Amino acid sequence: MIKINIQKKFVTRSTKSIKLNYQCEIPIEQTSSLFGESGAGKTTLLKMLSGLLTPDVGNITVNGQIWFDSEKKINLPIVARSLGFLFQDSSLLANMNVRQNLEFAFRKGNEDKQFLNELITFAEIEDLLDKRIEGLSGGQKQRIALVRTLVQKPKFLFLDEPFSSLDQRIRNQLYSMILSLQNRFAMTILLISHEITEVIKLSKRVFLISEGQIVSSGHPIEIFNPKGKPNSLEGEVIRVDPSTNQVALWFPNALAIMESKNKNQNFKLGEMIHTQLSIENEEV
Ligand SMILES: Nc1ncnc2c1ncn2[C@@H]1O[C@H](COP(=O)(O)OP(=O)(O)OP(=O)(O)O)[C@@H](O)[C@H]1O
Repeated sequence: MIKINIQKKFVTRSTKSIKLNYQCEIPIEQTSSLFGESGAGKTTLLKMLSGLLTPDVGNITVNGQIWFDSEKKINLPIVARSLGFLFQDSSLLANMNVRQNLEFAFRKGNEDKQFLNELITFAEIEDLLDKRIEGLSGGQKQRIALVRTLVQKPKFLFLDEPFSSLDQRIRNQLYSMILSLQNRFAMTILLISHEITEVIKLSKRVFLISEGQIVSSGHPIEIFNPKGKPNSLEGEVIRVDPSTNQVALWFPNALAIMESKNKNQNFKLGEMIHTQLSIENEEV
């Protein structure tokens, strides 16, 4: 269990000071998501957990090990926290090919080539190994960046909107990869995402953040659809685009844009409709 009780204050010239205050317990060896509006404080929490940003006061304990404690003056360095990161734009080294990029991530004295080969097979990137970075698609780059992160065998994987610039087909491939990764290596994954379907597909628990605080947490279905049935969400139609067959649905805490499989279905604004959600597809 990751136990968090931390506070941070940002003082800026242009706005009044911003206070962030987080108390929560995040389960380990599963995927949890941080969800909330832009500026709610998701990235700041992830930064403080990773050691990139120091809280003003409080403590972070991970399975009984103190990562941060302002009173005891403990602040575990980033390298000692066994973390891997994946952001929206992976910064791969353009002057190297894919294999060189991956081997670059080896820690000195810990070059586990067998593990790397296992990851390469797992991510299905064998055909890309000799290719240069420039010619790769966004989805291929993200798969490589993910493998590069995993080479270091992190126990915790922090994903900050890693799929937001990718199209749905590539996203689905990466979702499957994350899910099997979670199963295979029992990692603790923390995902920041604005996409309700992504959060539901990938995480077992969601922490809803608003104005620098965790305002609720629970299973995604519980959070987004408190009265709903499992695998079913009820949302209000707030926009319909017949040209693309897309509908925008508003759930208790979030917005989702979905594609209707039924071209002849006439949605009415304000109508409440059910969506079925599963790993492979989402259907309206
Ligand atoms: N270094 C900083 N100095 C001053 N204010 C900051 C700093 N970092 C973050 N903030 C402020 O803290 C609040 C939370 O920011 P944060 O980046 O954590 O939000 P977020 O939920 O990740 O947003 P987004 O979804 O847009 O990335 C925002 O109001 C932001 O402007």
